[in-house]
This record gives sequence, structure tokens and C-alpha cells, in this order.
Amino acid sequence: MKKFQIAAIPGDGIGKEVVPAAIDILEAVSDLHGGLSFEFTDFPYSCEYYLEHGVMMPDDGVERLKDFDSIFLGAVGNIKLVPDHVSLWGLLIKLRREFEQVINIRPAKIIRGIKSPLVNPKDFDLIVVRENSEGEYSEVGGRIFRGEDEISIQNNIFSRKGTERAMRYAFDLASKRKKHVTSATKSNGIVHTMPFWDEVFEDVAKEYPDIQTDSQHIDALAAFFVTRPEKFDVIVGSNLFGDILTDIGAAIMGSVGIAPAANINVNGKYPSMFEPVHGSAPDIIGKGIANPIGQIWTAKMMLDHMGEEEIGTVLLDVVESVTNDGIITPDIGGKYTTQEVTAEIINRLKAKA
Ligand SMILES: NC(=O)c1ccc[n+]([C@@H]2O[C@H](COP(=O)([O-])OP(=O)(O)OC[C@H]3O[C@@H](n4cnc5c(N)ncnc54)[C@H](O)[C@@H]3O)[C@@H](O)[C@H]2O)c1
Ligand SMILES: O=C(O)C[C@@H](O)C(=O)O
Ligand SMILES: [K+]
Ligand SMILES: [Mn+2]
Repeated sequence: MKKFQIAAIPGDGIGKEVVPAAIDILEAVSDLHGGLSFEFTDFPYSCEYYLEHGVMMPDDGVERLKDFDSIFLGAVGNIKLVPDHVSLWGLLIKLRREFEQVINIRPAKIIRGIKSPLVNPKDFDLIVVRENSEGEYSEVGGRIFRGEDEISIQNNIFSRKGTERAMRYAFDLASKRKKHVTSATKSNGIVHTMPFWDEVFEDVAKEYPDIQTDSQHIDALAAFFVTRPEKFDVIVGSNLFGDILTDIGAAIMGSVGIAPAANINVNGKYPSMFEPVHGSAPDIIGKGIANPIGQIWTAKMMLDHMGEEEIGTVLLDVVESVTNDGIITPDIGGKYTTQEVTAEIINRLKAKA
């Protein structure tokens, strides 16, 4: 019996609704598999935790989490309780950094039964490799003066090491797929870091003569995600560009509620963290209608990472059979609840045993 220790952090908002749903699914996956089991340990780190303790997680939070096989997180953010930059930097981004989860992989593809808002979506199947440790997400900078003289400065950090690492990851991924990598740049407007990004991309591309490449400015690329997403295979982008592109990727699939993500620790020193692309969705909290598929597909990415691709594929097939039968939440045009969708997926997993 293979046993995985998983730290569950539901976090805020609908994270508290979709994480328990996906855990129930993982238990059903374990039963179906027979040789795989999970032990979940819950951590309450969230904006509510902040109100009580003055921090998003305790000082030894990283120490408490570091020996788990994986972290399974929902969403972080409740602007009514804590400013967004404080909650994100105190938990989500802190964990990404402390655990050296330097790559964020975010696929987008057509799911059976889920209608894309595109008139002619074709059969797109792409993956964004988001640099997850530096770039525009930087603590370097500050604010000075007040009033009309106020100045704020935010420095972007692009290291050769971090940039090459993200690009190599993208090329390695593309070599197992359609052998094409697109670089998201903006070297026409951003005069230091983006020409550097382009140079590193050209250098890394030389190491992969079998992979085709192209480079697009982020503005045009964002539009191409809408007008011809089927032309893409792997896209590599900086932290911010990757963030924005993956909400577009989610939107063209049909909803940000279905998009999965994996924060990957590539050096094996610390756990990787699995959390969907979406946030805490304050507008639908407590209504019972959060789409659980983003969190469930994220669980599938966790299974893949554990080397359990076969059962992961079974899980996504079952999810697609359920969506294909119209058992879907309101964000994608259905009338079913989080619980009903989850229960149906579990029933169909059980039926396979
Ligand atoms: N990785 C994360 O934890 C993460 C990601 C994005 C935003 N956030 C935080 O979440 C909060 C809200 O951010 P936002 O409104 O910009 O983005 P959001 O993703 O929470 O919501 C955007 C829209 O998508 C809908 N939506 C999102 N997930 C859904 C789901 N599973 N099912 C159905 N509908 C869903 C919401 O109802 C909303 O209309 C903020 O505090 C933000 O900082 C956290
Ligand atoms: O990384 C962020 O900015 C938080 C959230 O928007 C995300 O995509 O994970
Ligand atoms: K999330
Ligand atoms: Mn985002």
C-alpha cells in the first residue's frame, strides 16, 4: 500500500467548500485504486486565522508543513478581513517561496460537456508554465513621501537561473507534447528585463533543436488565446504574465472554476503544492454552488505528480462523463450544487470498482 501524507489548507471563501469535496473524491479514488491511500491533516491557515493570531500562519508553519508529501490548498483571500497583499504574501506566496515551488503549471483544454464562450474553440490543449518565484512578484521596492509627492517603486527581478529554469521546464514539457514553446514577452516596452528574457529564451532554445519556438508580446498573445488557442502547445511566461494568461486560459475553457494548477518544487527538497487557479470567489461564498472541478482536476495533477497517472486519467475521464451529462454548476450553465456534482463523480468512481 502506497501511503501519502497530505497537508490540506482549505484557506478562505469557497476554498472551504471545494477542498472538502475534492478530499472526498480522493478517498473514492483511493478505494478504487486499492493500493493507494491518503492521510489528510487539516491546517486552518486563512484570513480568519489572521484575525485571531495576527499572522496568516504561525512562525513555525513552514516547519510543520515541510515533511508532507504534498500540500493541497484551496484559495487565499478575504478582503473584508485582511488586505489581499497581506493575506497572499503571508500564506500562498510565502509557501511558494519557502518551499522553492519555482514553477507553476496550468493546463487549459476543452472538457467534454463544458461550453467554451468562444464561437469556434476548436480542440485547444495548452499548458502555461508560469515562473513562480520572482519576476514582477518582488518585495524589492518601497514607498516614499505622502500626498502629491508620493512615489512608489516596485522592482522586477529576473535572474538568469530562475529564467532558464522556467524555460527548460517548458521545453522539457513540450518535448513530451506537441514540441512547441511560445515565449510570452514584452520587450518592446520593458527595456531591461524583457530583452534579457528574450536572450535567455534564444539561448535555451538552442539546447532543444527538436522543439519549435515562437515569441509573442503579451498583449498580442492574450488576444491569440481568444482568437486561436488551438495553435499553442506550451507557453512560458513570467510570474505576472503567467498569472494573467491562465485566467484567460480558464475563461476560454468555460470558467475559472475548472482550471487546475500545480506549484512544483523541482529540487525535491520540499513538498509541491496543488491549488486551483481560482480565488476565494467572495460573490458566491456559502451558496453551495462553487464549481469543484478546478480543485478536483488539481487533485488529478497531484496524483500525476505522485506517479499515479493511470488513476489520474480515470478520474478526469469520470469528471468529463459527468460534465458531458450536464451535471454541472451554474458558472458553466448548469443547475447542480457543489455537493451534487461531487456526489455524482463519487458514484461513478464507485461504479468502476
Ligand atoms: N490562488 C489563490 O489563492 C487566489 C487566486 C486568485 C484570487 N485570489 C484571491 O481571491 C479573492 C477573490 O479574487 P477574485 O475575485 O479576483 O478572483 P476569483 O477567482 O476568486 O473570482 C473571480 C470570479 O470567478 C468566480 N469563480 C471563481 N472560482 C469559482 C468556482 N470554483 N466556481 C464558480 N465560480 C467561481 C467567482 O465567483 C468570481 O465571479 C481575492 O482575495 C484574491 O486575492 C486567490
Ligand atoms: O499568484 C497570484 O497572484 C495569486 C492568484 O491570482 C493565483 O493565480 O494564484
Ligand atoms: K487557488
Ligand atoms: Mn491568478
